[in-house]
Amino acid sequence: MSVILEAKSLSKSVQVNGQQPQPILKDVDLQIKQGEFVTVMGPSGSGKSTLLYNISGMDRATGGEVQFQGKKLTALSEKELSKLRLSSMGFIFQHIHLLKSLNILDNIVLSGFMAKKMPREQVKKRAAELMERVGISSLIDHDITQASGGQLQRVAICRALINSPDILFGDEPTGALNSKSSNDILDILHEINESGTTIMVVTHDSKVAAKSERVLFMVDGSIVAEKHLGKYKRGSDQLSQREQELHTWLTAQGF
Ligand SMILES: Nc1ncnc2c1ncn2[C@@H]1O[C@H](COP(=O)(O)OP(=O)(O)OP(=O)(O)O)[C@@H](O)[C@H]1O
Repeated sequence: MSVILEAKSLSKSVQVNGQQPQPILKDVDLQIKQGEFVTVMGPSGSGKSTLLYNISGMDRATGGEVQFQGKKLTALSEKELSKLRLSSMGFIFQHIHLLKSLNILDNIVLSGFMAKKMPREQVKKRAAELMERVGISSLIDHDITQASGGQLQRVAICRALINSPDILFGDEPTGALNSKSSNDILDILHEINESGTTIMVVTHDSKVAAKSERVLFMVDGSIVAEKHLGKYKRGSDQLSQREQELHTWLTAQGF
C-alpha cells in the first residue's frame, strides 16, 4: 500500500506571554498508508490535536516537513494549502463549527460550491445522497438549531465528505455523543474507510480505537508506541478480543 501522508521530524513550539518557546510536538516521524484507519491516543495535553492540526496543514509546524500524496505541504502557500485541504481532505472537529446562519443542507454544500470540483446541481445531489447514507435526509431543510448532537455530528460528516476527500481527519468525532450515537458514527466512519478513504482520528475512547487498524500513543509531544490491530470487520465477533488486547497494551503504556 502506498503512503498517503508522511511527517518527518515534525515539530511545533509555542510561545506564551513572551516566554521561552515551549515544544508541544517533538520531532514526530509518521507514515500513514492509503486506506488506513489510524487513531491517536494519549494523556490529555500530550499533543494529539496539535499533531492532527499540523500534519493536516490546518496549522503551520515550526520544524520538519509533511508530505501529502507526494506534495510537500509545509512548502505550500496559504492559498495553495487551503485549496488542497478543500479538495482532498475532510475534517470533523471536536467543536462542530457549523454555521448557524445557514440551514443544514447549505452547511453541507458550501464547501462543495467553494471547491468547484462539480457543478452546483451535482453538489446538491451528492449532499442529498450523503444525508441519506448517514440517516439524516429528513433534516434537509432544517435549521442547525433543530438538530440533536448526534445529528449535528452526522451533518459535520456529510460536510467533510462533500468533496470526496482522500483523507478524513477527526478530532474526537464521537466525543460529545451518547454510546448509541457514538456507535452509529463509528459505523459510518468504517463504511467510509471501507470505501477507500484514509482516516486519522484523535480519540480518548478505547472503543473507538479498538475498531481502528493502528493506534498511535503519544506522550509529551512524541509518539512513543504504536499498536497494529489490523482491519476491523464491522459486525464481526472480534471486538471484545480487540478491546482486551488494546486495554492490555494501553495499561502497559501507563494509560
Ligand atoms: N496555541 C497554543 N498555545 C499555547 N499552548 C498550546 C497551544 N496549543 C496547544 N498548546 C498546549 O500544548 C499541549 C498539547 O495540546 P493538545 O491540545 O495538542 O493536546 P491533546 O493531547 O490533544 O489534549 P486533550 O486530550 O486534552 O485534547 C497542551 O499543554 C496545550 O495546552
